[in-house]
Amino acid sequence: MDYERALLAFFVSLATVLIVTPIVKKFAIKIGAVDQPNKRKVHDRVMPRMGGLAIFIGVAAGALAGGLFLHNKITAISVGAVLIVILGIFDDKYNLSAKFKFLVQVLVACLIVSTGLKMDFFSVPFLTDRLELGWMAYPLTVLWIVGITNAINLIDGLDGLAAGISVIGLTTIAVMAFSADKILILSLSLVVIGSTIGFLFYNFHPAKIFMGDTGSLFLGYMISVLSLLGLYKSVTLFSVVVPVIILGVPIFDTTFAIIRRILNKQPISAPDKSHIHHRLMAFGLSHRMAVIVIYMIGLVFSLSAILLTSATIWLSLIIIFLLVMFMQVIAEVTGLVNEEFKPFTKFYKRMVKRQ
Ligand SMILES: CC(=O)N[C@H]1[C@@H](OP(=O)(O)OP(=O)(O)OC/C=C(/C)CC/C=C(/C)CC/C=C(/C)CC/C=C(/C)CC/C=C(/C)CC/C=C(/C)CC/C=C(/C)CC/C=C(/C)CC/C=C(\C)CC/C=C(\C)CCC=C(C)C)O[C@H](CO)[C@@H](O)[C@@H]1O
Ligand SMILES: O=c1ccn([C@@H]2O[C@H](COP(=O)(O)O)[C@@H](O)[C@H]2O)c(=O)[nH]1
Ligand SMILES: [Mg+2]
Ligand SMILES: [Mn+2]
Repeated sequence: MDYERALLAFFVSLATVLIVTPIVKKFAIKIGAVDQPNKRKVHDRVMPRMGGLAIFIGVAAGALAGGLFLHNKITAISVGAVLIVILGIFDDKYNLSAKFKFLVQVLVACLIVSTGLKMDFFSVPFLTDRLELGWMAYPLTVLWIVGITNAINLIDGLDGLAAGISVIGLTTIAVMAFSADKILILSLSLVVIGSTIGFLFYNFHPAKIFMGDTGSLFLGYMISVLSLLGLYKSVTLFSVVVPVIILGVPIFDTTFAIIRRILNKQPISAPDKSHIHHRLMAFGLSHRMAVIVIYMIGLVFSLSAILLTSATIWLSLIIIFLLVMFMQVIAEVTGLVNEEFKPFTKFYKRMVKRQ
């Protein structure tokens, strides 16, 4: 495998999606995999979903062109991907329960972990370069795969949002793989990036098709697995934090969704219209502007993650502190949890009053 072949794989997946998406769209309409508008939804007319099937076909075509199936690591990843895509297709057609989706995701994650693909150690600044996880590696890796798979699904709420955020995160992984000369991770990332960019041609506002849970679960799963293949093992300083920062926007939104539901006494799996994208629109941004603002936040996170890989410990701590403050301010300004949950604003006002 070489760089030319990786580039070829990228273009094959891009071209495949461009060709296949209109066919998938007709198929989705034919089998009734459509999204009806309602009070919680952002769209106002019946939309085909299941666009993720086109993304998956593009990835499969690119992987074939890149000779990626020759790698034994890819076999288990492919089986997991097929299961996740089938789960998504059924959800887009029949709206499965959150419990059932969660169970299948955990089983797929267990399958991946059982093949040996897991995080083995963390580096903890000031303490040790290598904290062996032992048996804890298994539940932590399952948590990571299921968490990221869902986090990308939760952010899939505006045209082009989940696809764009995934492209930004995957490009960061690709840049890191390129600098570490990890050609398998680079090729696989490029294939998923190519397919997702191709899909964006149909999904950017005003969308002609949604990726549905077929797409968001598949992309979340692929990103979680790609980060396991490389990031946890190659980044020495803050090995845990770098992948978390790359996926900062979806992790942030999922974390705040969980806090919001707990504080509002709702089940954690209860869908709502209060995610970061919904709140930015309620704040007055247009559909397209809300997406672009979240892309920008995603870029800030990605650039920070790249900076972290070569920064000193103190600079890294400052970057992480600033990112957390930045997200907390966004959460409070947009009322992401609720109107009362504004500790930072309250503290600031108290300080100003004192002076
Ligand atoms: C239900 C819902 O919301 N629906 C949406 C959706 O609708 P849709 O129709 O598509 O979906 P359905 O409703 O049909 O289906 C829903 C299906 C479900 C199964 C429901 C699932 C519900 C959830 C809320 C998912 C919860 C799943 C989890 C497993 C929890 C995971 C939690 C996460 C936050 C994500 C994973 C991230 C991790 C950090 C995991 C970490 C694990 C590790 C192994 C890493 C290493 C371990 C450590 C000890 C690390 C320590 C170091 C760190 C720095 C990490 C610490 C960080 C954190 C813990 C996070 C803290 C982060 C911040 C404070 C943020 C800022 C900071 C930075 C990132 C720097 O979509 C619709 C459309 O949108 C919508 O309407 C509907 O509501
Ligand atoms: O490209 C998109 C994707 C989603 N939406 C809105 O979000 C919901 C949730 O989508 P699911 O497919 O159920 O995960 C969808 O009903 C749309 O209202 C969007 O507008 N554009
Ligand atoms: Mg979804
Ligand atoms: Mn759903």
